[in-house]
Amino acid sequence: MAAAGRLIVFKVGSSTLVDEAGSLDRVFIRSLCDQVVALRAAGNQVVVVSSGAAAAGRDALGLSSRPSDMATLQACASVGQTALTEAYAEVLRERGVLCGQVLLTRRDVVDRDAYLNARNTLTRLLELGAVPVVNENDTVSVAEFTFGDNDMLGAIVSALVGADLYIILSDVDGLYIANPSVDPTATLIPEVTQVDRSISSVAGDSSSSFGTGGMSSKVRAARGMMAAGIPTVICEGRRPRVLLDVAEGKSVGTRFRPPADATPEAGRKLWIGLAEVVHGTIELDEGAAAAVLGHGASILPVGVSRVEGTFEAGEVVNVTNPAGELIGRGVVGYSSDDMLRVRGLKLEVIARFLGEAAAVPAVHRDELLVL
Ligand SMILES: Nc1ncnc2c1ncn2[C@@H]1O[C@H](COP(=O)(O)OP(=O)(O)O)[C@@H](O)[C@H]1O
Ligand SMILES: N[C@@H](CCC(=O)OP(=O)(O)O)C(=O)O
Repeated sequence: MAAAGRLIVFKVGSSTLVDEAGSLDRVFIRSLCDQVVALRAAGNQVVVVSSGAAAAGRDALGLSSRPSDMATLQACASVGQTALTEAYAEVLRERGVLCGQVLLTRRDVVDRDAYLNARNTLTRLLELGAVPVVNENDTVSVAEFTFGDNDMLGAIVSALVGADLYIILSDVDGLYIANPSVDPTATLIPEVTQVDRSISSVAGDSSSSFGTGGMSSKVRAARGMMAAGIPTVICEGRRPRVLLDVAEGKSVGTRFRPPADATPEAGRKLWIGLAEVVHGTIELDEGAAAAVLGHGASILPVGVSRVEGTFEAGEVVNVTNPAGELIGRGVVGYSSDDMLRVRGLKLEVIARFLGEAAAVPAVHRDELLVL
């Protein structure tokens, strides 16, 4: 029996949802819905994040390859989204369960009020007993406001609703030490407790004409989830009973296990880290990077060694160590121009030039998500 009383978000990718002919695989969708119903019967709440709109529309419109222009891709997603939601709705309806379509763009989560509004809607849908079926609103998303891939959308939704578990269903049974489509001898990594460079570097792009993000976007999403204290599993979607087995804690796919003492980050920090429209980068020296990673200290201008991009105070920037590796993301206290002036300086010195009120941390610890 699946452990009860949990909130489970799962994401299913395009390459898993279509059959060999490239059509929506309704038999597979039926099996997913049966598992959703079983999880709910055991007392869990479930949110579905489903890709597949563009793939389904491409099939319906008779296009043999993935369109390369935005307008055709968006037209495919428009035609496909109705078929996709209806495929879930029909099966769930037969089983006495309502589903609610939720289409989000990044614009709907980068703004704090919009983020909270999306959270309220999803929470209310769950309270009312419906299953939210979420996808990106592809027909209106424009380049700078796309999630890019649904792995991150699923992570944001997991953070929004405060999920206990995030499951990423793919066409491969987890993260391998190398892309198994390229290297058939590669072996599966069953568990990850820290997403460091050795893990990120093995995850490559998609080899399918339907998938977009590949394994690298799944690992990025899992890294965000680790920081949020939400366990994440990447696994083969077509394995029978896969959602039930993962929910029961069976050894399936690759499980990203946050450290036992991980405290779920406050909502605002998660928003900073995951909603991520990032405007630039600040690179830290060894000492500042160690202080951030060791005890989540605020970043002071004295520890900033390099500044990249153009940003205003209050925008989100990436934080990297001297090797250029991403270690966090946070709301910056200075514009990029001012940051270039104050980097390397102590707060007392900055106060002398700019005044006491302007001498602030480069990123305050309350507005920093350590990744
Ligand atoms: N290290 C890796 N382990 C597993 N799969 C990998 C790895 N690197 C790249 N991949 C590729 O990522 C694909 C899964 O991503 P993708 O095609 O985007 O699927 P989805 O549609 O489920 O999002 C795999 O089928 C494989 O080709
Ligand atoms: N929103 C798009 C899917 C984007 C996406 O991330 O696809 P995938 O890599 O298959 O999960 C669609 O529904 O076609």
